Amino acid sequence: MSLLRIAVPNKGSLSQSATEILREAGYRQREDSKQLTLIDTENGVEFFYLRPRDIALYVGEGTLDVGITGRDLLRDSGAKAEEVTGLGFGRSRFRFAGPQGSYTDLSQLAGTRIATSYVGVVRAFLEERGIEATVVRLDGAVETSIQLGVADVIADVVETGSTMRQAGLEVFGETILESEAVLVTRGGSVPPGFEVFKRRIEGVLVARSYVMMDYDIESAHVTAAVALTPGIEGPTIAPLHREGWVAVRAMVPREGSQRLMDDLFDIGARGILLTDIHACRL
Ligand SMILES: Nc1ncnc2c1ncn2[C@@H]1O[C@H](COP(=O)(O)OP(=O)(O)OP(=O)(O)O)[C@@H](O)[C@H]1O
Ligand SMILES: O=P(O)(O)OC[C@H]1O[C@H](OP(=O)(O)OP(=O)(O)O)[C@H](O)[C@@H]1O
Ligand SMILES: [Mg+2]
Repeated sequence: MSLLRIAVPNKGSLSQSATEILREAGYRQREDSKQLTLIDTENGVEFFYLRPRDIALYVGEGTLDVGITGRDLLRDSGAKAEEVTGLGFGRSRFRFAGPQGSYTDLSQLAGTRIATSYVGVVRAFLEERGIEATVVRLDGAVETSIQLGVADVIADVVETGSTMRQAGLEVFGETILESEAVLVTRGGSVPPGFEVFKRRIEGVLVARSYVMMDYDIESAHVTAAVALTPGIEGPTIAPLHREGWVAVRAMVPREGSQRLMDDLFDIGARGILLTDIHACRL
């Protein structure tokens, strides 16, 4: 049987979370950060630990079947890879920034020198807006380039914003791109084994964002309660030994679940329990 070939970031911001999600999905992962490949025969997959910036290229060329990379890196590469799903980690925004108090509007970009590590994204954005500017390609630490006189403004990844603040810069204009880690494939034909891989990853995403809610309630209030906890397919309702009462079980979004418990209590639910979901297939 041929193995599904999967590209995983070997370092940088996405590396640890990518390894974690794969472990949670039941795959073996490398223990040593110097290891370049790993075969998980039992699960029919082979992992290639590569620079996140190169991953879309390998997948777009069809050399590898699946990859985990950043949406911004995928866009920047111009590779033929396609986003299958967002993975909910490695979130960032791609923004223009300049010295505090100096730029307020994208129209001021005309004629400037813009330093960035994401030349593809920036050029495409400028072209779309019909803005003429010089793009200066840098490998990293882009924030320092203005102080050193190589650029007037920068376009870079912002997560907390603390690097920009420390460099005395502030963002301006609209967000160029909202990014997060994404699963990519070549698109078109689906490689054998991909559906199982995707279901496992989606199972982890659901297990992370949903919790299981159990409670008891008088039958008279069940309709109101079920409206609050509709579940995925529909909640499980089982009779209680106590006459006129039922037990309800439904998956609910983790976010807002405490508030939901308060609301259920208010309409008469008792014995309300929240439990983590370890894994699932929907
Ligand atoms: N704080 C952050 N800094 C950089 N990239 C981030 C951050 N948060 C999320 N990301 C995402 O990580 C990806 C960048 O991966 P990359 O490996 O270049 O990260 P890096 O932290 O810059 O690595 P390196 O250590 O090589 O500089 C992009 O998709 C980017 O949006
Ligand atoms: O908004 P923040 O939370 O401060 O994070 C954003 C910063 O982190 C990244 O740099 P990184 O540490 O990867 O260094 P690099 O510029 O050398 O890639 C990115 O390029 C920004 O500089
Ligand atoms: Mg970096």
